[in-house]
Amino acid sequence: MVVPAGSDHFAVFTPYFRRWSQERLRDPLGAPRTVTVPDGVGSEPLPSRDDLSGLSAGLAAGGETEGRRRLAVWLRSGLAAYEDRQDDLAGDATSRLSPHLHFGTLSPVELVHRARRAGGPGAEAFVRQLAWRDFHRQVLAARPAAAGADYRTQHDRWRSERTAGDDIEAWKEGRTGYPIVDAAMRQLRHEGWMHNRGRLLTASFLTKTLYVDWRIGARHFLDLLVDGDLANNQLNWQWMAGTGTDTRPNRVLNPVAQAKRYDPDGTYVRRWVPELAALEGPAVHEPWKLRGLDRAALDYPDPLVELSEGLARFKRARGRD
Ligand SMILES: Cc1cc2nc3c(=O)[nH]c(=O)nc-3n(C[C@H](O)[C@H](O)[C@H](O)COP(=O)(O)OP(=O)(O)OC[C@H]3O[C@@H](n4cnc5c(N)ncnc54)[C@H](O)[C@@H]3O)c2cc1C
Repeated sequence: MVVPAGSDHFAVFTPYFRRWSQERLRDPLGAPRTVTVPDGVGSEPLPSRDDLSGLSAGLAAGGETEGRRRLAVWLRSGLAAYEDRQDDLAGDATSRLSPHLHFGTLSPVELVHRARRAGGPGAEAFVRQLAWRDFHRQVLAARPAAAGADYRTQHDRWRSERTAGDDIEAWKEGRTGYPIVDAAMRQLRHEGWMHNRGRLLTASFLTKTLYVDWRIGARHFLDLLVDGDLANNQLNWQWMAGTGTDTRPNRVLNPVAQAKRYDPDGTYVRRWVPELAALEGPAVHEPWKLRGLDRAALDYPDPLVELSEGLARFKRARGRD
């Protein structure tokens, strides 16, 4: 573990990553021949996928064989373009290796070695993302309370289940009236996975536009994500809520601007929000601008809140107006 002078952990990613990059990386370890378990711990057969209930309908296959297959495809045909395409929501051009890293069916050490061997800007950007995973782990190891309490409090008096129950439900169901937010929330429900850009903008929407407690969003993600991981999930939520390690804690992502930038032709929204699939052009990101019969024909809600109202509420709460 890398530690800065005078503290037990790095609180900012960039200096952490600089030090992390200078460390010599050990070789991956082989699989152990045997695993010694404490006396009295029995062994149970693993259930097959068909024996499990409550799985997301579109959940990807798991296991080491599948992880290795996905890794091979990724190194061959995804990695080189990663730097340019990692935020392309519709292109789905990230590795999707997070469940394998979470369950240990792939080793992060091996991924770093193999990416570095491949080389190039895509590999560098990918290694940097893998370092975020370590960064959050070292923060949580040093501050275990950050799993449930603000890492750096902003003295928020968040809206809660009691005061914002309907808004929270609409967010979970993908019925906020903001198509890009709803698309991402529906992807989460269907696949048990969500694109990183979707995670960022849905978390910003819940905590900043709706001003709802980050723990409510983090809990929902942990309930549904196949890669749901205490360090990565809670600390990414805190990062976006502005109570974590972000050096710009009051940044707010505008869901319309994000949609136009990261889903410019609306393919991602049309894929996940069938009510909007027939809309042409930019209306897919702002259906409330449609008039008359066009609007009335859509079985799609009006926005829960005007963005300017949400922003004003957030700024007041943070004492910044
Ligand atoms: C609100 C929120 C919640 C999140 N919850 C989780 C979670 O529970 N589990 C989880 O693994 N990731 C979480 N992330 C981080 C990130 O979104 C996922 O790791 C990524 O989307 C997984 O897809 P991928 O494997 O295709 O990623 P790639 O883009 O291919 O990245 C490769 C790997 O790098 C790591 N990584 C990438 N981005 C991050 C990041 N921001 N923080 C930490 N590690 C990262 C992951 O292990 C990922 O598999 C969260 C992000 C946000 C904003």
